[in-house]
Amino acid sequence: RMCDILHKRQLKIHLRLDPLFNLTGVKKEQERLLQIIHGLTRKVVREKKSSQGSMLRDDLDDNDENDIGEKRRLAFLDLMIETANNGANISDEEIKEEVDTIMFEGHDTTAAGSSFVLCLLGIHQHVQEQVYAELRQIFGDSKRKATFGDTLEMKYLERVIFETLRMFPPVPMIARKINEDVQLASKNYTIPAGTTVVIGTYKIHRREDLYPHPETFNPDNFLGAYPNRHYYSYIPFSAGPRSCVGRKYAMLKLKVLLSTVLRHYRVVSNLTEKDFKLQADIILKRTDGFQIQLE
Ligand code: HEM
Repeated sequence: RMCDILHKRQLKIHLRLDPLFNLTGVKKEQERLLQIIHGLTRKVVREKKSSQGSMLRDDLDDNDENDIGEKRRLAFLDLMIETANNGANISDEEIKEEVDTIMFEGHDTTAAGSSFVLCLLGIHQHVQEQVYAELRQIFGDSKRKATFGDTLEMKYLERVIFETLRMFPPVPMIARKINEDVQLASKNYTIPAGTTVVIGTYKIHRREDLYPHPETFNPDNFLGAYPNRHYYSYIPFSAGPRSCVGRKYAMLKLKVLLSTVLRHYRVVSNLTEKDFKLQADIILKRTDGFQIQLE
């Protein structure tokens, strides 16, 4: 609901202006929602702080693995609290802000991504059958939980996820404010400092010169090495030094989550592909009107 408010403020001019926004009921609702959100992150930090000591670096055994086979490391929040305790200049509020970021980035995006995969598999039954066949091959009749090793074998499911994030990227666009003049490598053009540049992920992912039949859901777009495609033609997690820190974790989480659902249930949909695309596109198509040349 907080996201709805943010989106409303982008679309409705009178809500953009703080003095007007502050007079509305939406602002009151925002305050109430933020209390819930920040209350939760404060609680996470508080609980972590009070349980610290039981999970510090020295206690971690190098050979200790968690249930998906990853080596246990000091978690991000533990690390920040430990750093603060060791005299670094990080305030509680700054730690909370980092936790806000991770919690928001980590859950909204994967929730959207996994929902889009399930919707598409509901529509494309033949694709779902192939996913199911792959999962049968990996798990047979076993009811055991997915391991990290299993996720490495989910090659077809991985392609389905990639293709879903291509057509329906949960983060459909990103933006950067340019701090200094940028001379484009490919063209005699300088973007002046102070400009906000919008990268239209959704738009790039639907370019016909990059993806033949871009409006068609086709997991085989990610078959093989696809060497002819531009390096930045697929950017659901952005790219470069400020790209998604949760990328690997997100793919792991999506595979574990989706394989668990799809091993046990067949997903059906009474939407046609056209209906679904219409609905999802309305949400994601905010980049329309922006054009960006791939450099
Ligand atoms: C399908 C799932 C996900 C997608 C599509 C996604 C996408 C993105 C994108 C496009 C960005 C760049 C945003 C920008 O530059 O404005 C980003 C940044 C980020 N993501 Fe993700 N993300 C996903 C999952 C996750 C998860 C699971 C976590 C954490 C557990 C996470 C944590 C972050 C953080 C902390 C940043 C900011 C990095 C920085 O500014 O240096 N994301 N993500």
